[in-house]
Amino acid sequence: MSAIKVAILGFGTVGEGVYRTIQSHSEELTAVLGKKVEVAAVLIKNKQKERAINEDVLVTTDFSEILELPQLDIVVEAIVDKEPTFTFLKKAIERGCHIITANKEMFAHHGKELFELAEENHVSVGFEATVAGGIPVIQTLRQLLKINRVQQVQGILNGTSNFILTEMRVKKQSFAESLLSAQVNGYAEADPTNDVEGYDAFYKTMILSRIAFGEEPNWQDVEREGITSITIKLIEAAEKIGLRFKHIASLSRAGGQIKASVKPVLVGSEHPFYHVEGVENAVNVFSDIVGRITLQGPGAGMYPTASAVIEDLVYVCQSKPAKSSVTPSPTAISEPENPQGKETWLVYGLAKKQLNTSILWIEQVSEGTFIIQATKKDVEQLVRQQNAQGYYPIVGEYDVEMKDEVVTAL
Ligand SMILES: NC(=O)C1=CN([C@@H]2O[C@H](COP(=O)(O)OP(=O)(O)OC[C@H]3O[C@@H](n4cnc5c(N)ncnc54)[C@H](OP(=O)(O)O)[C@@H]3O)[C@@H](O)[C@H]2O)C=CC1
Ligand SMILES: N[C@@H](CC=O)C(=O)O
Repeated sequence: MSAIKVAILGFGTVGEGVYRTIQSHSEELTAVLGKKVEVAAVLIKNKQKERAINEDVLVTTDFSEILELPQLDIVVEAIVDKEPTFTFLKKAIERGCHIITANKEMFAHHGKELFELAEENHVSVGFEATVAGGIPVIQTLRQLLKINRVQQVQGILNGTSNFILTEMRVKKQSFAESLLSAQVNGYAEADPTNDVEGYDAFYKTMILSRIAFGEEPNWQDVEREGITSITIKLIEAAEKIGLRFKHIASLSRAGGQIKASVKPVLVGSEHPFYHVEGVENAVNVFSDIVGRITLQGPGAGMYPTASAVIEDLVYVCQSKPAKSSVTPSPTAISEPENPQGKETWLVYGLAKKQLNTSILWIEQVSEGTFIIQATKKDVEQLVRQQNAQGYYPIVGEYDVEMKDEVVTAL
């Protein structure tokens, strides 16, 4: 019985997690695949680092040595950046290997080309680990898409941001301290700007869009904002009125156009993401037959991500090479438009309440912080006119009775 030979590119949080899981779950893998899975090679950058890797594994900084191995079936990529990873994976496909990647930045940019090349070379592409860590959202959407028409996808897609927001609220820790904990835990990207400025969630959203709708919005049109403007003071003001900050990615198709945004919003306790805390991610999919489904689980870290990669390993071995990158999505039903376009907002750093017929002043949360109902255009104008600090949308129902109590208490 010949073995399935795997090369792992990168031996950081994810690469090492995959290596360890292949050893720890060797029996299960053999039982499912009918063959033993063996790590033949590991690609690293720094030869000086100590690594717990068996002596019979080729450890190299030269990718061409991996390509020259006599047998190589699967290449798992867990490196950072678009290059040299894209080039490595193209070469691996041309060598006849299935590929699996955890690298969302590279995959958001080059996934389509990799799929096309994989199709030409009759191999498969696994990318479950690129979105929402250990949650099997890609496979779930692929299954759902067979008949259901997906209308909307919303998610907390960055474990680091959700972890930081939770730590700041629960432990009253500063942003910097909370980010450091995320880095120590192996959640953050090598450059955490990607996490806290919303780029990581943006890449994941574009990958999800391809799966859910078969296409992506124009990247320039996507509103992208991170969590760096959220202070402990704001978190506490929101908490007083029963709201929590969540960094939410939204995707929907309306009038044949895909709309997407990745930004911090405020949610109340009735919202499915209110209790998604720490490094957890969640993805909420609304489809025409099944209705609303929420998947929740660990969004980053060594073993959750290794779990996604290992499940992909089984998937690429068992699946017939895909005919196309993603299943073309059946036509999605358009989202009903909000007729007045009014939304609820928390605006902070305002000098005064301003009489304006188009803005509904709901309540004052604390000095300079108000809840209002207005169109996006009106709230932007208000913030500009008063040189206010900023504003966040509040999604879901806002409980008026509870608010009245809060107003009286203030
Ligand atoms: N951490 C997480 O929870 C998750 C991460 N991901 C993604 O997985 C990928 C890896 O992340 P993570 O493990 O956290 O990152 P780390 O920074 O922990 O590890 C990166 C690894 O890549 C190696 N490496 C970097 N550049 C090169 C290169 N040019 N050639 C060869 N090896 C290289 C490093 O080598 P060396 O050890 O020698 O420095 C290191 O082993 C990223 O794309 C990330 O976005 C996806 C889901 C979750
Ligand atoms: N840095 C990412 C890792 C997983 O994708 C995150 O925090 O979500």
